[in-house]
Amino acid sequence: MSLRIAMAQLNYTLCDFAGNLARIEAALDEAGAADLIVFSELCLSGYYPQDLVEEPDFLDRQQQVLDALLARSARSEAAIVIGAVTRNAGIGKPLHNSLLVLQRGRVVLQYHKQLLPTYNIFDERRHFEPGPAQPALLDLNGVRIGFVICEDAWNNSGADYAIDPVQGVVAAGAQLVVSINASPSNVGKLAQRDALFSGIARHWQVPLLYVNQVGGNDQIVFDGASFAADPLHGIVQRLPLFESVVATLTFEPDGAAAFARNGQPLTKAAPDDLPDSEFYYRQIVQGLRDYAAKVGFTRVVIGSSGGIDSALTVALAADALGAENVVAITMPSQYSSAGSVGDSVTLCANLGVQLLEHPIAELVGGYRGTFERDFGAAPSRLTVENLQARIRGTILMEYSNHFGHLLLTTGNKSEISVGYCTLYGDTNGGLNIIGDLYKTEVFALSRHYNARHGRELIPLAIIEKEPSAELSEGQRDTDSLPPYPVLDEILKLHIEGDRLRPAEYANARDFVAALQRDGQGELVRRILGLVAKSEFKRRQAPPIIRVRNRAFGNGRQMPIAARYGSGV
Ligand SMILES: Nc1ncnc2c1ncn2[C@@H]1O[C@H](COP(=O)(O)OP(=O)(O)OC[C@H]2O[C@@H]([n+]3cccc(C(=O)O)c3)[C@H](O)[C@@H]2O)[C@@H](O)[C@H]1O
Ligand SMILES: Nc1ncnc2c1ncn2[C@@H]1O[C@H](COP(=O)(O)OP(=O)(O)OP(=O)(O)O)[C@@H](O)[C@H]1O
Ligand SMILES: NC(=O)CC[C@H](N)C(=O)O
Repeated sequence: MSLRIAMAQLNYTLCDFAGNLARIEAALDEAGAADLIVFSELCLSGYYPQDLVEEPDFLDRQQQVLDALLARSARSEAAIVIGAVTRNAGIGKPLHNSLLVLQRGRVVLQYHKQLLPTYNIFDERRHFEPGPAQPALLDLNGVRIGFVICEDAWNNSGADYAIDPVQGVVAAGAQLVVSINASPSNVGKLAQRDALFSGIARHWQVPLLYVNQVGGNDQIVFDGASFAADPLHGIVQRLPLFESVVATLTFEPDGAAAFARNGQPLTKAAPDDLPDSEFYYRQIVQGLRDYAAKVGFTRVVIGSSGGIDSALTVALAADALGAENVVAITMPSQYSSAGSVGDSVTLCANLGVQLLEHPIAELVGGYRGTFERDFGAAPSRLTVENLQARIRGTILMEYSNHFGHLLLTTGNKSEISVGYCTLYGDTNGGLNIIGDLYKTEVFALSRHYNARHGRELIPLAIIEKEPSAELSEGQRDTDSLPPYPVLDEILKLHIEGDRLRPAEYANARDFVAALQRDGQGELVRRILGLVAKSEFKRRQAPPIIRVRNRAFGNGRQMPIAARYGSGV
């Protein structure tokens, strides 16, 4: 007795029903003679369709895909597992997040997700009604399979639910648990999933299959990383990270091992140990590539200051889209250092990126004169600083408009946290690819970028220069902010809190406690005050590719017109 299984880890475009159907059909072709073919959560629409599920024709359009798949399933014996939105006939929200098994032209099993995540970036309770606590089971080739959907298996992982759907299917005799997922990646998530699901397999003494999706949808990115686990070895088979793939294996309940591949029993698989910087690299490249492709951009434009934020943004964009699809613009002013243009020239030459020059000194002088005339006095220093950032922002938007390029904004998480950026100036843009990296991580990723390419593509002169906005004479970031290693620890503790990985959390907590013991409580309070006061800027900022558990955007929803003490 055995089951031939295909796991389909695919990259879906939200609500591109025809495109998603084509992807699924190609995977079915590839799966060949499998008995069970498993796709991921909400694969017909992609995850997460948000309020598009409320559109009057959403279900009809999804039904057309379902009908096509049912017709196809009539031509084979295989059981096809998909995720779809279904109508709730009972009370409560009008829809369910469901798993369907299609076989011989019919829906032979319909199961509604019981545990709906409604925290951080997830808001499923906004649209869906949880399903009843009934186990979803299918007997196939003499094997009893139990099904769950993503969060259903995350009981006791921080969210304590009153029910445990995995326990439900195990108690009903499941010999194999199949979980379909839409599990976005962030740093630390791979290890978290490994520990959780190896633990489930061991605790319930049941083998399981975990099928995730891959690719970027707006802010979130899925790393795929689907796997098979057994009670004895933990994870025994891993699908590649950040790749669309169809993988086949065999489930053998009475075999030497629960799973086999190409006739070989599967035992413990090596962990996917990605250093943090490599994870950031791959997540950001995937996120930008998919954002551009799915929205319909080929090329991007970036203001290149000769500083590290824009340098890293240019470099990552070149890898994601091809150097020929990146346009950098240097816009020197009277305050720009000699390195500002020179370092941009070296950077772009190294990467093969086109660099244009559009000086701003004359424009700043012209504007300044008219304001001086109208104000009856010279504009304040801050006004002139921001004027430069806004002139640059306008120039970049003009290039974006005229050539149809996507403008990438270059703020990092440290600056965005404290509002160290000019609204309608350097915050201009359609997407921010480094906005979930603290400045210290921007440095680390820049060094890693060079190491991974085996060449100093990002010039060391850029990596080693002292950060400066260069908006006035001799300006340094440390004039207004503490050094980044200090700032970042305070910010991590305040913004991410215990969502940090344990070691990072302990480090930040001890660091901030030591600052306070050293009489620097006032500094901590000032930083937290800046974070609170700059919420209005973040509300207007472009979407950020999420790499950490708690990114700005959906994952951190804060009011603006509030008064809440720092609590420090
Ligand atoms: N709660 C609120 N809701 C809505 N609007 C609010 C507001 N609070 C202030 N505002 C408005 O916001 C505006 C002030 O914000 P904004 O114009 O951005 O200006 P502001 O935040 O005052 O200044 C920008 C700061 O960022 C620094 N900077 C700029 C550019 C690049 C970099 C860098 O290194 O990357 C650093 C610059 O040196 C300066 O310290 C005003 O119009 C004010 O009325
Ligand atoms: N001289 C310039 N030429 C082109 N773009 C610039 C210039 N100065 C600033 N910018 C744009 O504005 C953004 C903010 O730059 P700024 O130098 O003020 O701060 P930063 O956060 O230190 O960024 P960076 O590390 O890229 O310099 C830059 O990343 C860049 O996109
Ligand atoms: N789609 C879901 O239910 C996702 C929630 C789950 N805890 C995860 O991130 O993997």
